[in-house]
Amino acid sequence: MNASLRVDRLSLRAASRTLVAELTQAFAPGEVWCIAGPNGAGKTTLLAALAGLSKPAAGSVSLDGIDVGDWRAADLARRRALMPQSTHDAFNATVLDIVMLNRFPHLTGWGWESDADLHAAHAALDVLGLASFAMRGVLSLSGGERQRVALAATLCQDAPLLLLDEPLSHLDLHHQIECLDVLTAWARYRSDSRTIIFSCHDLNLARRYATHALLLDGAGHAHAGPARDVLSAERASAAFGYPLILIHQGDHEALVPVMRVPEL
Ligand SMILES: Nc1ncnc2c1ncn2[C@@H]1O[C@H](COP(=O)(O)OP(=O)(O)OP(=O)(O)O)[C@@H](O)[C@H]1O
Repeated sequence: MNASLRVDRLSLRAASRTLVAELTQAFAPGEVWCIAGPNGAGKTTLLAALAGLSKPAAGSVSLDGIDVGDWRAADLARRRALMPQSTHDAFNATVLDIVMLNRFPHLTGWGWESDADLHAAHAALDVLGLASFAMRGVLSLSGGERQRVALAATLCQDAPLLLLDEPLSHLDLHHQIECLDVLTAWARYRSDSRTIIFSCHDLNLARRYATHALLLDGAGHAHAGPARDVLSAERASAAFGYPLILIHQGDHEALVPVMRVPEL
């Protein structure tokens, strides 16, 4: 059930810009990776390449030893789930139906959902505190509620590799923490360890919840390793082009931007 994802000498470009240059890295089961970096650094582009949705400029992405581009779509969908940065709802389907759509790779025979599919959908809604939303129309949800439904749908797909593009961007602090608690439990405490890779702009949440981080600087450089080493004040300051310091209180640490007095 575990998924083994690796990239070898991966290069990604956008027009004439190199976003990632010759990155080699393995992403192991049980690891929770945060992809961080400034706007336009290439986080979404990297997630799309890891998902097999776009072809890299050079190098390869392999899942379970097979190039992601060579997988049959239905097989790949059982091995990796992707939560895109935004969703567009054309119809007012119920929350339960939206979550059930992600069971598509598991349907057999005539394509009817089984009790197991329904159970998986309800379990995903339950774990994210969305049980009471099941019969609501998606168009009636707030932005944060819609994002949690998208996360429930991604979990419901029950793939051992989760790729999540800014899954917390519309959530308040309480729900950000709740979702990260659910995700880290999902990665580490099930008998089949899962790999989670998510992009995020909150470096402190990333330091607290991710086991590993991949910091893109927008110029092709990527630092990868244990989250607290990669998301250091020094490296984050360089990547984001603004001085940050790490402050400590008891067992807590936080990266904060240095106060700058505007020049008159
Ligand atoms: N078709 C294209 N032509 C030119 N540049 C492109 C094209 N597609 C994407 N880009 C550029 O590639 C860069 C990386 O985009 P990407 O969405 O991966 O960044 P990101 O790190 O996810 O950013 P954000 O934090 O703003 O979501 C951006 O500068 C974007 O403008």
